[in-house]
Amino acid sequence: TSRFHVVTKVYELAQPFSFFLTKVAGIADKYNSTLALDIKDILSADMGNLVASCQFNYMFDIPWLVQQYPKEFRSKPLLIVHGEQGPSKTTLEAEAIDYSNVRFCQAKLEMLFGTHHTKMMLLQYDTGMRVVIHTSNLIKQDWHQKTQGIWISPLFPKMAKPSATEGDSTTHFKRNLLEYLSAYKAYQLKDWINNISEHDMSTARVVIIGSVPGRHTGDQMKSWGHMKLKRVLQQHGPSNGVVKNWPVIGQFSSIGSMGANKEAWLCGEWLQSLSAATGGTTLSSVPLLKLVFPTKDNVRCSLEGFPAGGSIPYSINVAKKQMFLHDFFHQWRSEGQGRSRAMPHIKTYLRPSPDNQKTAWFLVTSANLSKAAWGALEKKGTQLMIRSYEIGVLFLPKFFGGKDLFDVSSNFEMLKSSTDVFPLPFDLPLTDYIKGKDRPWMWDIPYMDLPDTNGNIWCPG
Ligand SMILES: CNc1ccc(C(=O)O)c(C(=O)O)c1
Repeated sequence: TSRFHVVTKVYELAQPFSFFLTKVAGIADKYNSTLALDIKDILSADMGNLVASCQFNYMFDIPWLVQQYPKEFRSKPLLIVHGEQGPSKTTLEAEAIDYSNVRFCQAKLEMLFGTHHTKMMLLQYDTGMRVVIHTSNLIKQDWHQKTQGIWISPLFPKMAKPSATEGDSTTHFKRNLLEYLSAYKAYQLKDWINNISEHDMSTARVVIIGSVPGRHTGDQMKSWGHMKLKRVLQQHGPSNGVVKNWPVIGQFSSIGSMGANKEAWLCGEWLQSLSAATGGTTLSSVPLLKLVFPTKDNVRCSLEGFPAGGSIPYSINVAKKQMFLHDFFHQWRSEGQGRSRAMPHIKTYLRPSPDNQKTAWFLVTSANLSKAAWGALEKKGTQLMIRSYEIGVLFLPKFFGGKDLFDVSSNFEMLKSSTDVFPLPFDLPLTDYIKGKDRPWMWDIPYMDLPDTNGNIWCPG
């Protein structure tokens, strides 16, 4: 087999999950080894001989992005899928004026406050294609000193006969990807939709959890956002008897308005979906919810210093309306992965065992803790209103060897030597906020009492 088959084999042998963190500049090399990738590794010729690619994202630096491809691939057709409108769309398109191979697709954002948050790469090679679902913007700083997540698909071979229904996996990966792309109703995606239908994606073992803007009713209500996750957990998740006393952990880098109290959405519909299980859930027990969100000092002492907080857009105006939320918060700590000072831009959700040795499932996604991303039920629960485009992949033990649970660890020594321990991006048990001292990071207030890693203070606005 040619070299990239070998390389792919190595990646897949490194771990069956194909879940990686991004490389971080300034930490010991051992933490940037087999389980970490840079964008240049993803786009490398070792992964395949690129013919064309499609980049879905929120923020783009087009000249920087083109430079991340090997030079022999920099003039291959590149489709950029974004959510910019008006002047900012013109500015983005102007950035590509020198690149005749770059085309644009503007995702419709008809819901107020919606964003095109999805971060995905479609990579077409001469021998097949890969799908990459991740959490980094396509700008240098997102790949420099942050904690970000990446899922890379196996190489999906081309089928003899194109088919939208054949060549799917037990997790309906191909069908869900086609549904997601079709929801854009964008003619610029037609060729990629056809391309995908020509590939055999039966080796995909993750479940796609996507969000698309709209007011979704009927069957569509359970195709997106937290209602999709709920349905998948009810069908393929852990049994309620096993997990009913297990916490749900949410970890994210931005937060929307949660309403007046925890029952309004967070511990009502959202937690009900994330705590779904097979065999129904005992409504009485509302599961424990634990949230991971950096403190002001986590940001101040990070590798980037206060500027890391520029990518953690929690506003004081939102925070002051939901002080109840902060009781759920825990610090960002990732000693095992050497990333305690690499601020999180990754977003992950999981259902860990009380002894922190197992998880019933793991989701890495673009979705922050917001109703815009996950959806909010309306009209007595008959419709799900979603504002933004999001996409993530759910790892379920059932599809990784028919197990009931994943062993988990964030300890890179443990992860390096085992093949089927799920690599957690942060440490368990979680670390509490220090009472009376720690505050959640907020990006739009000044911090002038203590200097950051670079000796600077923070004076936004
Ligand atoms: C309003 N725009 C954004 C808010 C939050 C984030 C995040 O991921 O935390 C992003 C992004 O980086 O895509 C954009």
